Amino acid sequence: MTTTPKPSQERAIGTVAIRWHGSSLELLDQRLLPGEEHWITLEGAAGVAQSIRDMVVRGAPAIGISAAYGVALAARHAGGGDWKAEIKQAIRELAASRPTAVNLFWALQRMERIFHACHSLDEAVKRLASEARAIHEEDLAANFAMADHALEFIGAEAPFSVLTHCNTGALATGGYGTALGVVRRLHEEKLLADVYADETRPWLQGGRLTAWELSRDGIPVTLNADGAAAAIMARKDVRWVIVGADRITANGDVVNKIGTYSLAVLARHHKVGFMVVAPSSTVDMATASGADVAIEERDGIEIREIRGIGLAPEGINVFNPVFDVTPASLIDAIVTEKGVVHNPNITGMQALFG
Ligand SMILES: CSC[C@H]1O[C@H](OP(=O)(O)O)[C@H](O)[C@@H]1O
Repeated sequence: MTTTPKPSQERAIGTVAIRWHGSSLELLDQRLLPGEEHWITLEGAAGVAQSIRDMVVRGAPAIGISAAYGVALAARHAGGGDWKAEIKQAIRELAASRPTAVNLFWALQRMERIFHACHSLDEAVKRLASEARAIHEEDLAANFAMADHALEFIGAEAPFSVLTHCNTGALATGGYGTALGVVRRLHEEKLLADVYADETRPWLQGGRLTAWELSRDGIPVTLNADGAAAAIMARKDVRWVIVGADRITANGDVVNKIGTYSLAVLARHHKVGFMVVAPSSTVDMATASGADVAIEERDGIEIREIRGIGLAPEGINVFNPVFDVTPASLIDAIVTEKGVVHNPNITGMQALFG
């Protein structure tokens, strides 16, 4: 599958968050955005696993791409003794970094298949680096293809507004975006009136990352509190809610950032379209439904504090799930690089993903 990047894609292409240098990997520390653009240089899988766990790099596709490079680094810096054991340990460490985004496990399985076919350390260094780059480049190409499929599906002839949640742009992918890739193409085709970006508590991926990405690219964006989404759908010309995904199960259920499920309920109530945009590396046909997916829960301090400033009584009990499950019945379209599943259900998912 080859797609020719459009002008906006040329500009947006790029290693916005992930830079591979052969014997090191640079990650933009997304925890410090928008105030500071600081790059972390890593030379081993353990550092990549920690960066994923600490959300230096986040976003399902970006997590998979970074983990793939982490395996390549393990080979590149293997001691030469029991190099196979070192690479197996690296894969285990990376697999334990975060539990929900299936892209992580999909990427590691691809790397493991290459690893098991290698008969020498030299061969492993070369082939694992090549496979990691291929995973990165394929994700970027998938971003472009998804944007094209989405625009064809939406079929708009005049500008309209969208609402999005979390960050699904170049920072979360191979360098262009899933839901934000659609936003970029709409803007390029002069079909975008405004983007309402949920700030997306508690990590504020919307306020800190999406607003940063879109304003940096000259794309209209209006930041809103998560709680304002209903009023926006009631009062503004929002035609579509467009979000990403961390895992899409065989029946079309979508696991995504906490707050996505409530957006889907609101969208259905307000007769606003609800679109999920994700590469096929996010589709998990081996898992029957969203009820079967491990939902990451993170430390309550992320709710109680922001950068050390208390927002709630110290030690207050917190429920901090990072994702929720949106049932397929509330989704109008799942857009992947392989095509669109309209009104998703198990039959539609099997037709496209087998
Ligand atoms: C294209 S990114 C997909 C997905 O990943 C984000 O989660 P996180 O920031 O916790 O890694 C968010 O759920 C996005 O929708």
